[in-house]
Amino acid sequence: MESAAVHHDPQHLNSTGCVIRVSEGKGRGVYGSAASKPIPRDSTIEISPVLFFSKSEYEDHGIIFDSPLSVPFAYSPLFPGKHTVLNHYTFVWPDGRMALALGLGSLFNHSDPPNVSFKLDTSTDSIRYITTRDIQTGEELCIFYGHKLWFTPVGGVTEENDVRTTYEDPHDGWGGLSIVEFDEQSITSVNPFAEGNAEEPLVEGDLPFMRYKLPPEEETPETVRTIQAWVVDIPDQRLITTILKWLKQVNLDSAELAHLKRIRKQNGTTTFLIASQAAFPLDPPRLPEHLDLLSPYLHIVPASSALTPTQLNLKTVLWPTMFTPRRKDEQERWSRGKAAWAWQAMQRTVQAAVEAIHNGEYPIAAHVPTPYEEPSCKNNADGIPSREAPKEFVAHDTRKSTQHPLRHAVINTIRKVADSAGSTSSIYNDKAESDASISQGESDGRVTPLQNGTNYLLTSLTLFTTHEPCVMCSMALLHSRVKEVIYLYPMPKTGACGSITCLPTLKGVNHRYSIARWKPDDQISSLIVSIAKKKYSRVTTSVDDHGVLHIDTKIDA
Ligand SMILES: C[S@@+](CC[C@H](N)C(=O)[O-])C[C@H]1O[C@@H](n2cnc3c(N)ncnc32)[C@H](O)[C@@H]1O
Repeated sequence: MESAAVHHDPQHLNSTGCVIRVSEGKGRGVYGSAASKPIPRDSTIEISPVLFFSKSEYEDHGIIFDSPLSVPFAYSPLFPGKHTVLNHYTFVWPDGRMALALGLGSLFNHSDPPNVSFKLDTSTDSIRYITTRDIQTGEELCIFYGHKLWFTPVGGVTEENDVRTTYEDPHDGWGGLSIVEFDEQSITSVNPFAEGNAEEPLVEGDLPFMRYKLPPEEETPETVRTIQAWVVDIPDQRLITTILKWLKQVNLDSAELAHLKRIRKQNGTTTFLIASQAAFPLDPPRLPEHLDLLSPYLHIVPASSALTPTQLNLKTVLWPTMFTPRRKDEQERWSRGKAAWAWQAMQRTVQAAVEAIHNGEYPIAAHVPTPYEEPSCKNNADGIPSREAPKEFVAHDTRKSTQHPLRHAVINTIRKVADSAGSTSSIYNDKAESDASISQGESDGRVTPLQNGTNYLLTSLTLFTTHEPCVMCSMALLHSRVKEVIYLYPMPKTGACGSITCLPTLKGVNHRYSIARWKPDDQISSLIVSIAKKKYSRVTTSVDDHGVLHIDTKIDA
């Protein structure tokens, strides 16, 4: 007969068969079910929605919020609860709020090394738990809380498994980040560009990065970059004013096509430029029915204005283009708001590199955020966002776990973009895990237009990465038509964005992208304790009067 004092394990219904068990010294924990099959690596075993606490709520009732010990991106419980034990359970969300994981999320115990990684998903306000290796039946599932524990872990940490020891080899060949220690004390999530007028233009020296000065662009037909846009042929010239008015009304008069003229007259046909395909990926915007126009169709147009008379001639063949001559070395203007966006994106990239450490991978990550939109372009007259925000993508290096030498962070990120682009098409919907080449719509002759407006994956997008991309990654970025690459650490021996070579400036390549290096003294760099300088002493860098970074690629043997 069962006695009333017998204690049963707490119950929970989890679709992947995980159960809660109580173990001595640790309390409750999450375990793979002893009754069901082993769980393979890379399985999502739990998605926990989170409950948020604002800064003030937490200050009043939780911990001392701005304790130097609080850790963004990971478990926060480095400070004993001021009023409650909540702090042993909460995560610090990237925007600074504290998040309590519901479901099984709060019950994963700590292990070093862990067999489960977790990802904070800001788009769904949830935390996703994924196995990092095969899990045997009945095995405990643990995450990694960080290096500063507030309790003595059962089992302890063996010297061999101690991440701190593992990453202290300065000759790892990964540019310093793999000897990175996640230094909780120096972490701050204050975005230095968050305050002030978002539209204020910043001078070069105030930007959080230094731009690589590319030599003047050769003007060849190949350097005319193009995008696709919806156009419609107009049967009657008198309709032009009506259509122009309608474009303004429905907010299609966007800055994105501002470098192009609205109307093209060719061979007796008047054609009207309506919208970019980036804004309307699959179908054109619906035209006013009473005008009885023909169906719009996609047309290739220049991606930017003409900077020289030669470019003007080349571009106007495609579509009448604006002529905006500028000094050869003039760089794109950045606003405070855009710098804040970049700061956040680089912070997210570093976060992914730290996640990589926790997953036992090289701490290298890349991130393609949703492009920045100036506040004035964001909403239409009714305050409604002008278009659906594109997705953002982040991935870290997975060479170790996959034992695949090509799984670099940049390649993994581009692959995610490709998979996403592929899955937006009904043709490929049932192939979520499709190969990147299929996602580009090139595998069997069926061309699937991508959401960013062309059949290229990164047109008009910025890629942030912790490490300067290698030749392979730089080439992949070039093929994807990325707009710019911003990296944190130069890679003097392998980097192809200014170190051993600068791929987008090579003769014969048909696309250029801008390159910038994050300033080493910026707060984000100080998120990471690095001995990078020692390694890079043979690369000479200088900053000119315009704040532009020059990298001397002649490295001593
Ligand atoms: C997020 S909770 C995990 C669930 C917890 N075991 C429970 O029963 O509520 C964190 C707490 O679990 C305990 N814990 C987690 N990992 C542990 C480990 N490896 N050894 C001992 N205690 C552990 C510590 O008391 C810690 O404060």
